[in-house]
Amino acid sequence: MTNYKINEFFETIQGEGQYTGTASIFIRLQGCPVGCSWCDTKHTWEVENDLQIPIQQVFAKTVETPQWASLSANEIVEHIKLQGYRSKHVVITGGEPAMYNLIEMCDALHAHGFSTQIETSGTFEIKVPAKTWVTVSPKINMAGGYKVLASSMARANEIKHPIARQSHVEELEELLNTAPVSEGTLIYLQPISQKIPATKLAIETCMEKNWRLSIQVHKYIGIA
Ligand SMILES: C[S@@+](CC[C@H](N)C(=O)[O-])C[C@H]1O[C@@H](n2cnc3c(N)ncnc32)[C@H](O)[C@@H]1O
Ligand SMILES: Nc1nc2[nH]cc(C(=O)O)c2c(=O)[nH]1
Ligand code: SF4
Ligand SMILES: [Mg+2]
Repeated sequence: MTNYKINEFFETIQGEGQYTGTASIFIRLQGCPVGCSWCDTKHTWEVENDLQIPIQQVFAKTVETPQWASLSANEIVEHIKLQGYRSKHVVITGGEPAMYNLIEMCDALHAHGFSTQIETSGTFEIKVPAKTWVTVSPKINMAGGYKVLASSMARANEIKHPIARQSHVEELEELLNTAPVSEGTLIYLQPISQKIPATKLAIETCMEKNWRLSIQVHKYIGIA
């Protein structure tokens, strides 16, 4: 049985990528070694054993903390019911969720009528059922030294690449040449941290290449 270390568990509107606008339950798993300098969830990076808390305290969080609770797949489903969430779509993020085998969690959610999606950097082998929507946000030359796997690029239903500079666009193009995506995979550019030059670059590049724009809608409207 897999135990999942959960940093956050909440219901909101998916603010990124193809599912933008979809009412969703978010499960944010603890742990990520990739080390993106601009990461907006740095509190999830380290897994410290003495920071384990009961799941009720995860639901009660009002600020971001590195504390986490451990739940099995069946307990995750139970807690979704107990919370009275009404969303039918579950987004598994982190941290880096692909560090975990996600098959049990996704199977349990599917068995209870939920659709699933993962947000991943693609640096670990992706272990999810065939019907899970996979968002790969490739990270190139980050501090942790991890590389995007060709198998992650091939599995992706959408690529969502964070950019701030022209060199980030070129890095994505090079990656797409060496590690191709499957037919029909959507390509999104996401401006890093809502910066105006990054947003302008993303808009212009999407128009030029027929790619899609993903802005972090939740940050503009002030929701989680
Ligand atoms: C926090 S990450 C967690 C999941 C996984 N580790 C990953 O990187 O995909 C979720 C999404 O937020 C994006 N992201 C993180 N920090 C960001 C920032 N400052 N600006 C724009 N996107 C950001 C990531 O690229 C990824 O698409
Ligand atoms: N509303 C909302 N949408 C999101 N899409 C991806 C997120 C993430 O942190 O993975 C995220 C998030 O943190 N909040
Ligand atoms: S891979 Fe994701 S969680 Fe990890 S540092 Fe980068 S953006 Fe943050
Ligand atoms: Mg986020």
